[in-house]
Amino acid sequence: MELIKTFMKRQKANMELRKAFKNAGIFLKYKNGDKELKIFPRIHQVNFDKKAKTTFYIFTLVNGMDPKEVMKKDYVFKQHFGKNIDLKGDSKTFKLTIYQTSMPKLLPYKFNEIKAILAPYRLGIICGVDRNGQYVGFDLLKQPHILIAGETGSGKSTQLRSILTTLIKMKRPEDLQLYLGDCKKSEFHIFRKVEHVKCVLSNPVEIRSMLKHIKKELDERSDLTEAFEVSHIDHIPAQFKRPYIIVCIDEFVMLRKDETVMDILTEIVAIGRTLGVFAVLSMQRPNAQVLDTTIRANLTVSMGFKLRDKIESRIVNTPGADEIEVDGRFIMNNDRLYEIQAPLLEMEDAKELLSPFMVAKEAKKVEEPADIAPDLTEKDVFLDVTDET
Ligand SMILES: Nc1ncnc2c1ncn2[C@@H]1O[C@H](COP(=O)(O)OP(=O)(O)OP(=O)(O)O)[C@@H](O)[C@H]1O
Repeated sequence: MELIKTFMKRQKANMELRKAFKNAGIFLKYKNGDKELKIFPRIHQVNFDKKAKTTFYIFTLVNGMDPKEVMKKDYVFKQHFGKNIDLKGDSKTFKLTIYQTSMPKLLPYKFNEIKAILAPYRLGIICGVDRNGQYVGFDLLKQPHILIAGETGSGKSTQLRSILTTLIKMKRPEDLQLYLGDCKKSEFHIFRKVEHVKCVLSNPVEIRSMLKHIKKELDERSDLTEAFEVSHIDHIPAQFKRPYIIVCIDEFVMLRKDETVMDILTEIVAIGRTLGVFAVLSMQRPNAQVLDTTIRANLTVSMGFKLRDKIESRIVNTPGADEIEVDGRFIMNNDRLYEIQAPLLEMEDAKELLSPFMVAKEAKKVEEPADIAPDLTEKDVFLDVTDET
């Protein structure tokens, strides 16, 4: 009985795909007497993965069919099978995966669930839930440095808020220090009094001083690893132990004209991993000139929230981010591509979660170097930048 049911299901799925081929015009015609017949791609496999809640097809094109046409017509597959599909292929063989669970449009932030997911990691970063309804997280020690991009209102700040709140709740202040640069002066104030947070700065001159301090720290850590002949800062003797450092800068393009800042950021992403120093950078308008190739190559994880167009999606390495329609939805690239719904952690809820970590702090005074840079606006920053095509 079960066999017959599966057979019927497979037949139905075959017919569905043929219908999609027909509507997409993916077939060859030939005449047999008076009759005009259609030849469709050959469907080799239809599999149902109950656990992953997916159906996938393997099909091959017959000679004479243009593979580019198949990729171009992926919208027809979406019309047939819903938006949650994935089509991959080469010159002849294609795999079409259909995800049956649609992702939640809203994923409330639940610390206890997230904690369990991140427990195996030394520096766990929460991302959200994928198309299969599974949480996705990763270890910043293994995949260092993150780029978060997305147009205004797409969910970047919310994602930063949940990543930082989670880190604070999972790590002790002696194991993790956070240095926060808030060029838009809008978001990070809720972290100001948290024990792990060394500073929250929005003035470009202060951010530069902070990065110079980090540069000194990088040099000292390099000396330590060299002196103890170890390949990672975690392996130096306990009495010299250094905490992990995360430098997080919201809208870092505002600082792009400051060479010192950009040089230090480049150094952090180039050598920070083994020294336990990491960068999380966010930006609204990805631009190839701002994301100089060295920085881009070393940001091993990209999160592309809703982006303006395909060019921006390409710069961030998150294809499809320009098609996103849901708040808090993003494409993540960390060697693999995922579509993910980020948890929604509202500001007030974050404050409550952070309250046990609040300590009295003196307002931080950062010594200003003699060359005081004026506050930059986004307009100033982009004046000389042209979009990459
Ligand atoms: N993960 C999420 N799930 C559901 N809704 C979200 C999520 N993240 C953000 N939103 C909604 O989108 C709004 C804007 O989010 P957020 O402030 O994070 O965007 P942003 O990209 O940082 O914008 P800006 O660059 O202007 O600061 C939020 O107020 C919330 O209503």
